[in-house]
Amino acid sequence: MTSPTALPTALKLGTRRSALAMAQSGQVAEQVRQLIGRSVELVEITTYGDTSREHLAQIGGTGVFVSALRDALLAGKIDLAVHSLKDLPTADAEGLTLAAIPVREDPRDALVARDGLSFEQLPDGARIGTGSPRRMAQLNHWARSMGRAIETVPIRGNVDTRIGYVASGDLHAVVLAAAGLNRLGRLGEATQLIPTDALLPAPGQGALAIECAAHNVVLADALAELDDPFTRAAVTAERSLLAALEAGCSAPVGALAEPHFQGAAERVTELRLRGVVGTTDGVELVQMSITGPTPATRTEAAALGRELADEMLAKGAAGLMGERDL
Ligand SMILES: NCc1[nH]cc(CCC(=O)O)c1CC(=O)O
Repeated sequence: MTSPTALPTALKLGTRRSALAMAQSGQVAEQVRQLIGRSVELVEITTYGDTSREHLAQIGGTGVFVSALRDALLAGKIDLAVHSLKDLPTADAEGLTLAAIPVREDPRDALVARDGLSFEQLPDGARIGTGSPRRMAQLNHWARSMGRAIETVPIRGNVDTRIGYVASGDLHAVVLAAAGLNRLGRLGEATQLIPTDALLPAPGQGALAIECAAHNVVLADALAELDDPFTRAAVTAERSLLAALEAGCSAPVGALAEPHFQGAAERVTELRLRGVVGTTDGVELVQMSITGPTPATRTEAAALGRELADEMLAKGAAGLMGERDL
């Protein structure tokens, strides 16, 4: 008989079936194998977000990709699951633990445009594919700041489908997370890594979350070795900002926390958190930042996010988030 606290000889890692999910689950499976010397088997789970053809904002956004994986964890069908952190609702899931958030990849969004063009080089009126209110708001705002207009076209589908709209000539460009392209070995197809001054990523973008059942303490402790404390602090601040703005993952909220170096000689690092909320037409935008000592605890990181949210709400951020109820 196996003790409830012992690790099984073979671990089941639940994954969505998309190429991106399979790629990132495969990478984490390999890290877990090396870390705890157990075999790790991938178990495919279909989620509503994978089968629905509706736009994310219409099906509610928050959590559509993760609930089936979480159900499988709670039912004991799988031992661990890998999520893109930006797809995870900000509320804790009862009975589950985010055992590790490994080192984050490039959090930026990438442009894949025809003829190798950057955003600034696109023709006036260019058709740009993205279904994300966050990207729409900031890209429209950026275009307006240059005295130009773009047309954002809502698209969904996997990375192949999205890039296909550019190849076929239907769209001038599409915008995708650089981390996703990189995990698929397709970052070379990006024609621009969009500066975060123009386009702040989704909270948690580029980071993965490894989740297991809370009662599985031995596994959670083992997986915690894969956690990166700096990434954990940064994404905790970003997600706390999102939660405090009471916005779901399909709301037009961007956030990024990065190290901030205080003078060349001193080498003291602080954490700088930037946040943005805007109307999808880019006409109104609230963008603010806050800098504080690098948080020593998750509680401190969360406090930084809440503090910035309060300042953004005082500047009228709530009135710009109408899309969250779609
Ligand atoms: N919204 C879907 C989604 N969720 C996670 C990623 C990949 C990037 C990441 O892990 O942050 C993507 C694709 C995209 O936004 O281009």
